[in-house]
Amino acid sequence: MKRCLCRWLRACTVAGSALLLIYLTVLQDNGLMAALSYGSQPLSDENRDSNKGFRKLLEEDALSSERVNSSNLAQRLPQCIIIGARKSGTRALIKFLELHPQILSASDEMHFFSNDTNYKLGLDWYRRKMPWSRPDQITIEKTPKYFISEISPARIHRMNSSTKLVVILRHPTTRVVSDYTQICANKQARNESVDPFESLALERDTGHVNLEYRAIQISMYHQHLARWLELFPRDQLHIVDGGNLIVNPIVEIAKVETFLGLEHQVKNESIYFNSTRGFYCMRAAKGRPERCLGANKGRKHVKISEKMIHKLNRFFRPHNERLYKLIGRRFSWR
Ligand SMILES: Nc1ncnc2c1ncn2[C@@H]1O[C@H](COP(=O)(O)OS(=O)(=O)O)[C@@H](OP(=O)(O)O)[C@H]1O
Repeated sequence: MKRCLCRWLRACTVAGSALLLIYLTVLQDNGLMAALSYGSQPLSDENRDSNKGFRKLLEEDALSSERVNSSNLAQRLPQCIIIGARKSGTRALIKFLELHPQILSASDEMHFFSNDTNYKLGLDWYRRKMPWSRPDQITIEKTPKYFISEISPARIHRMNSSTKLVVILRHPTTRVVSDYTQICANKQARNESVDPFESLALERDTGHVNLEYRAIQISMYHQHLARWLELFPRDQLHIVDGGNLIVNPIVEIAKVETFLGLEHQVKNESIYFNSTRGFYCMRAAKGRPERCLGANKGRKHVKISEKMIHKLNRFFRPHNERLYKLIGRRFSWR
């Protein structure tokens, strides 16, 4: 009886090993082994792109590793991402949206899709940075760097091609000055010298607008948006008017609520105009103190000459026209 059991166990082990071998060979043929090794040994972008099976699996893997806790909450990949643009009101936008009971946001800018080191940590790492949410809630992340990052559109599309995108745009010249003001403030805090605006914004030899200056590049909105619209349909991208968000936040938030398919729950009563700050702030509510954005938002802009401002406005005009054509909508930027 004992000998019989031993023989039976040995036969099972041999058969099991053979089956495992066949299974692994099939997986390898289908390119799925690559996917299984994801996380421990990240693949290069090239390999990922050449492996269609991997893409699909990456999505499925991401969905299947959603772990629901005992209160029926899970950390979900964002269904909506605020992709930028830097210094256009991205922080105010996400903070106002958080007033909606069905919207939750990651606590920080994740720089996941735009930063190779972070991206290699994998979708599960990214998911674990997300807040715990109910199935009826929407998770949002904002990283303004995504807007100008060449690789981010493809990576977000690969995560989930139905991700909703929100971009907030502000008058391009005002955005450049805000950007410069921020760089100056950061440099001054580190006791570093600051280059005069003109020396950055204009070419030294010709006096033309300097296309190499990053702040100028960011404000040529159509160039960046074109990349996103190559992959995402126009109706999956909502554009917030950054100028209007400052003066009419509820109007802009209501449009985002509609875009996300949510009821309008962020109301005038939730915010108030703080005349000391010169901006709208959030009223205290259940479990949440009254709150304005930090002092690094709404800084007094560095004074730039009228002549320089006119030159920049003139420079951006044709770029704005290209933007309007691309998005099928105009802004009243002069
Ligand atoms: N309610 C409220 N409170 C404070 N600030 C507000 C608000 N609404 C919009 N803004 C504008 O947001 C600008 C900063 O944009 P971002 O948050 O995108 O900046 S960042 O890229 O994340 O650093 C910031 O730009 P600057 O005024 O140039 O500092 C603000 O004008």
